[in-house]
This record gives sequence, structure tokens and C-alpha cells, in this order.
Amino acid sequence: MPDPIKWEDGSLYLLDQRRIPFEVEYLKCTNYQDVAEAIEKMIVRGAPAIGIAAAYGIVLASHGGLPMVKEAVSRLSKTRPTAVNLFWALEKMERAATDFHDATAKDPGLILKDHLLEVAVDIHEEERRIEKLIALHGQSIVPPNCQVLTHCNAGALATGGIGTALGVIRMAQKIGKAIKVYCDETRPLLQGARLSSWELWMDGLDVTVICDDMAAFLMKKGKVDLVIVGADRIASNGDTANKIGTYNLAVLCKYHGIPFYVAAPRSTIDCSIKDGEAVPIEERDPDEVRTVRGVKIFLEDIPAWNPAFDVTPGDLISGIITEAGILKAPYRESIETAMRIDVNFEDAHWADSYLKQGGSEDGGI
Ligand SMILES: CSC[C@H]1O[C@H](OP(=O)(O)O)[C@H](O)[C@@H]1O
Repeated sequence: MPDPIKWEDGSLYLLDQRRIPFEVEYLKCTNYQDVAEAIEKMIVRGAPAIGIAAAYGIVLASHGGLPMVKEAVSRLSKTRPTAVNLFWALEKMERAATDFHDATAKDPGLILKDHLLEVAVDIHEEERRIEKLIALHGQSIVPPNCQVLTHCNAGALATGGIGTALGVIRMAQKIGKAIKVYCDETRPLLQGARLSSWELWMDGLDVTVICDDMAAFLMKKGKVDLVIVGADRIASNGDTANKIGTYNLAVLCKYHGIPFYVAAPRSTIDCSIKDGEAVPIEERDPDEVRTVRGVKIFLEDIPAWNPAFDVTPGDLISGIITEAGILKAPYRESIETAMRIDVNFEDAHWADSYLKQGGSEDGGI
């Protein structure tokens, strides 16, 4: 699986996910403006991946010192409003620059860029380790011979690691639970059809793409035992913002008595908001609805509505799988506890032993 985010020789290379699966092309970013545009155009997308890319964007601004770092933070924070990982990463990078700036006042020899690169790489590497823990915890809710439905792409392309929802699926498969996966195509930008099916197919999994409007009938036919999705922002009561169409699945799962799980790192939890009403929902260009891969499907003059996310109430969520374990309702309490847990990353190593089974040295992805 090509890395969606690569830092090489002082530049950031972003896999252009708009072209996947038919072309594998990287965009070279040499300044923070390039990174901001890449996030807005969804060349790089997915909550954790957006945060990681933005962190490297701050590194590209470091030659201008703290003033340019602050300029870059402001610009990057205006790219996409919903995924909280973006703001978490920018805050961490700005704090590192500010703290370091005080230090450089005393010792001008220190190089801000090297320090910020260290912090950005650490954010990236920690995300990879976190996803292995999410996968280890999450596989426990996947029964053998499970038929799993997933929505959008919460895989390696969305996170820079093994993925969150797809990381759970990969781990369950590697541990020996034969999995059949259905991917919702996920209109309008088709992240499920283009990205998730490609990731899973490349890993040799049994994957089938369905149109979003087929999910209910698939459930009625008894072909879905579990739904697992990613997240972009989780409120302190467990209400979860994720790709538009996720809420539909949660309601359908309630009706059909099917478990509905969210998989996400704790950096996706926003404890500053009490419920999902406060999540800023990105509205994108109506032309994304008006076209399919550039081909118009209805008249220009007819308005289109294009919210990129919806919010699933916590009471429709069976569990939230994080690196600190699987959180259950009441989420206000379980989230409060989870945020205080000091996670032992040692376990991530034995995740590798599973992921490497039949896979390459880099943990099977
Ligand atoms: C692992 S988070 C992935 C999350 O992000 C996606 O949104 P987008 O493709 O618009 O960045 C979608 O909500 C996924 O669940």
C-alpha cells in the first residue's frame, strides 16, 4: 500500500487520493500553502492524515520563524472544519514552536525546523502505533466468518498507518477470522468504492462494493453482522461526526439489531463539546454532487446540497474502539476515563507479529 504521506529531502509528498485507484501520483509540497490547498482539494484526506499533513506543513513554514508558523497555523486551520485531528495537530506544532522559540532566544544556534520536524514525525509515528492498538482491541468484537459493512475510507489512506476501521478488519483477518467486507461506495466522492475497496483488495481480503442505497437490503438479507466506521470528531457524550451516510447506517443497524462500532484514536475526541450539535459540519462544492468523476448528472440550474459529514448520536453506537480500549455507553463517563489512561505502546509490537503474517516487513501494509 503506498504511503499517503511521505517526508523526503525537506519536502512533503502527498499521494493524490483523487486519482486512486487508477493512478498512483504524489504531489510535492514545498511550502505550507501547498499543504493547505492539498487538504482543501482532498488530495490528502481522512481525519488523522489531515492532522499529520498539517503538522508537516508547519515544518515547511519554520524557515520564517514563529511569525510564519503562526501564519501557517491560521491558514491550515481554515482548510476543513470537521476533523478535530487537524486542530489537535496544529495546536501541538504551534506550542512546540512557541516553547522552542523561547529556547532559541537563549541559544540562537538551535534550529527550529529540526525541532518541529521531530515533533511532526512523532505525531506521525504515534498515529501508526495507536492504530495497531485500536486494531488489537477492535478485533475482539469481530466474530469468526463475519460479514462486515464499512463506509467511506477509514483505512491506511486516511491515517498514514494501518487504518482505524480497516485496521480492525485487517487485524481480525490476520488473526484468522475469515472476514467478508462490503464497502459502501460513499457518494459523492466515492471514498469507499475507490479507496477502501482498493486497500482491502490489495490485502487479499474478500471485498464487495455496494451503492450506499443497497445497505438496508443487504442487512435485510442477513448479509451484515457488523458495521464499523471511522470518525472525524467525537463529542464528549459519544455523538460522532463521520462521513455523510454514516448516520443512515446507524439507524439501519438499530432497526436490524446489528452492532455499530466506531474506531478512532483519542485525538479524534473533542472533550470541549458536550454533544454532536456543536460539531462544525463542512459543506462542500455542490458540483461534487452534480457530477460523478467530472461527468454532470443533472442540470446546472438545479441546486444541490453537499454536507460532507453527519452526526450519529451516541445512543446508536455499540462501542467506540480506541487505543485505550473499547468504550461503552454512558460515553461521557467512559470517555473521561479513557482520556486519562496512560496507554502502553508495548502491545503494538505483538500487533506487528500478526500483521506481518503473510505480509511485508512493514507490518503487512
Ligand atoms: C480515519 S478517519 C477517516 C474519516 O475521514 C473521512 O472523511 P474525508 O474523506 O472527507 O476526509 C471519513 O469521514 C472517514 O471516516
